[in-house]
Amino acid sequence: MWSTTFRNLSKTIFTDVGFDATCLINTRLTMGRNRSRRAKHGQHSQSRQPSRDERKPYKLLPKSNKDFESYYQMQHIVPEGEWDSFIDALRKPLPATFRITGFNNLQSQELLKLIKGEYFDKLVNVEVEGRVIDPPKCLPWYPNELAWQLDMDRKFIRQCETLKKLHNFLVEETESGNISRQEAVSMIPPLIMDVQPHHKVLDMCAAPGSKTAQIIEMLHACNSPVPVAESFHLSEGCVIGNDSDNKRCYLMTHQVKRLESASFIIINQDASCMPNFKLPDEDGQLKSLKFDRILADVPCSGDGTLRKNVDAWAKWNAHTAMHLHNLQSRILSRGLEMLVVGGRLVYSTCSLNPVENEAVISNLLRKSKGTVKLVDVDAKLPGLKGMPGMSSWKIISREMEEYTDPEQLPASLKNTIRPSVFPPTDKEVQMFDLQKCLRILPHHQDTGGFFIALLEKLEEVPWVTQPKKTNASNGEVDPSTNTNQISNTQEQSTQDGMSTEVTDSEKATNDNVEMAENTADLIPVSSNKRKIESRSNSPPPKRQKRFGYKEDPFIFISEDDPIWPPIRDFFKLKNFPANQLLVRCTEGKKRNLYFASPIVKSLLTHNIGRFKFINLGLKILSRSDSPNVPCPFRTVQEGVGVLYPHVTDRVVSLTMNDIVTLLSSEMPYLECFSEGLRESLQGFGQGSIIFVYDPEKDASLQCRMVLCGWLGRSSCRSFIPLNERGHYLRLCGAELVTRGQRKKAKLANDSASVKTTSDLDADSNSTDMLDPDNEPVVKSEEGLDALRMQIFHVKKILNSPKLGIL
Ligand SMILES: C[S@@+](CC[C@H](N)C(=O)[O-])C[C@H]1O[C@@H](n2cnc3c(N)ncnc32)[C@H](O)[C@@H]1O
Repeated sequence: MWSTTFRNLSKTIFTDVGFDATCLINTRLTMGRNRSRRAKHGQHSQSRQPSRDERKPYKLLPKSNKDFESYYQMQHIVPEGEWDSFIDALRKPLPATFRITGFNNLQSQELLKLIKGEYFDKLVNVEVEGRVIDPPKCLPWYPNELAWQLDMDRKFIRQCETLKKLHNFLVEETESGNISRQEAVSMIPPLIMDVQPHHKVLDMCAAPGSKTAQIIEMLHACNSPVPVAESFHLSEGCVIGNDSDNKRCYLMTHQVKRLESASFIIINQDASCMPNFKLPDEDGQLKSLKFDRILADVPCSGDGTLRKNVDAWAKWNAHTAMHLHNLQSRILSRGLEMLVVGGRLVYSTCSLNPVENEAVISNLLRKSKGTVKLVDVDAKLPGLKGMPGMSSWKIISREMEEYTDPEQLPASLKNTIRPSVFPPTDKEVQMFDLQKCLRILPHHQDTGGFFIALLEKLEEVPWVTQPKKTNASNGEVDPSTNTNQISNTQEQSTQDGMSTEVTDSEKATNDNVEMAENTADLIPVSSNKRKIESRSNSPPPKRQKRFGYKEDPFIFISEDDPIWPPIRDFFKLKNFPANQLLVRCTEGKKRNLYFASPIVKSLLTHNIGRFKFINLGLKILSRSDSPNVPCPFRTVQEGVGVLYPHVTDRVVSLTMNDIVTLLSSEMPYLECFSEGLRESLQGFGQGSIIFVYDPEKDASLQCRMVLCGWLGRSSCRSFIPLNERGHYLRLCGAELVTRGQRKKAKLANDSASVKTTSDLDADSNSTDMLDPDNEPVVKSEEGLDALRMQIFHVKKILNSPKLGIL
């Protein structure tokens, strides 16, 4: 089920090369719905589907809205003389942007070298239909040349061989998680957060997780050759990604899986009333956790994304922002409560509207009474063009009427247009420094529109430390400290003297059944039963209807669990913290073992009843029962970075040619490998094995690679997902070609197949990479000897009914 969801998501992500694609997707979805409606009403049509050429042209959606234009002209969001460029840019398709993931690690540098040398350099002065294609542009404000912008119109991709090759390459590398298709502006918030490896970071509205992924990369950022640096799985830093939408939480699970982090947790809460995480202090007293960094990338009207969400033009109105302002303020308010003094919070939206941007910030600055200040965003990213935040704006209703004072509002609008949306007074303008926020307009550097504010907490915020002020004369709440305006809260003192605010919904959350269900996951089954039995005399707790999937439990194993000694002895593991291993089942054979960093374990253990945990832990071992192997588990690629530093046995070095041999088919015979590798393998019995490419021994590549495999009686195999194999092979100068691609290229099943590489390129189709039926073969300019053996081997597999093909 998840793979279907993910595939659908990735299809959406990867097909939106520009406006045309997005438009077509929307129209196609509608057509799909109409088809299923017809089917429901029995209107089955026997007529065949029209062919591609017979289809009527898609109706283009309008890219204008009178109210939108009047509203933003009244707001003066665009400097004098730039309106036409602004609106023209908004109507143009958004160029594709991507970043190489992994942040500063050597593998990213290798991939960058490959992209530039193999693809970008070949796109200089390329002409299609008389137009010179814009060469890829490096985003100047993104560190280490790791983010790029491309004008890849579909039409051009079809007609230009180099672009087609680049497109396929990008799709494949995105599938393997080594590059991330992400809007340029969406890359900004994590960059200005300055995340350090020891930081505890909260992403309040995280799904689908592109920014969360960036934050995790930063937490683990180093120049280490392995994706997760060797000591980081024990570090105190962690990232918590939260979203109130249960389904979107699962999208995030897939988005960040590739990052191989044991320091990441996904939770499913309403961010505006999220409970505090509890952690024990040195004396074992439970204290509320305060975060070093928080990202509040809040839900917004999204009119900065009109370039890719074309249908939003028609739906735009001034009212939406008014509604969202309150939720955004509540989320920001809660974020500031959860931030440590000295910590930083980034507030961002993809909205152009000051009501969702500066008005939210100004409202919180007013409320925080000097305990929070804005930090200049512009100075953080040299090369990024933008405008300072606005200090004044207009309050305009859906009917396009302007109000300058809350008192002027008719009764019908008083509930929608809150006093907090109005601009600051002259005195407040001086204090707030709203110009330190950053607005990015589409025409500045051919992006979407975006807003970012960076806040620093100087002291605890007053609504946490002080009782609510009321106006004694009339019993009204002072607007400057009116928490009700922001969230419907009750003040309540706690033992630790930290956050004293408990929102209505937090109370509801804490009181409801989640406690019973989640706690059940952590406690041994027997004591769990006792608890449930002892409750049976009292009336059943009121159950709140819960949506979403019921998660499997998270159960940590103990070091004396019988599952552990065979694993420890097989790999001769040294100093491995086995008490950080967890399983996700209570009964039957344990299929997978996951690893959680100490802080993640502690967060789970002390908060299991307070939060809905969706995912945590990195899979590091998977069951692989074999009568000839004393250890019933094998390593898995996504977690090998954590295990590898502790393994003192069953690790062998291999050369680049060996990698090509290992990854290009399912079970290469031992004689296909180099003599050195064959010798190293000789001492080992069958079972899981770790292959290491060490650039100090073979200098062909700069980065180390740690690969999971299995040693059989006369062959070896890798345990690496197909798309990742493609990535490693490309780094080695080889390329994975699937059976689907071979079929399309009409190649015979003989050795000639791997030599006609240009034919293969021409017909390569990215979706084949997802087809589990695809049998990979390899094409390579280098290592001809290895290649010949490979061809021999591929033939051999094909002829052998026993071995089968992936
Ligand atoms: C702008 S999107 C976040 C995009 C995300 N940061 C990223 O870069 O991929 C806003 C998210 O907020 C979530 N959301 C809406 N209301 C929320 C709430 N009250 N608490 C937490 N998340 C909420 C939505 O489900 C949506 O996923």
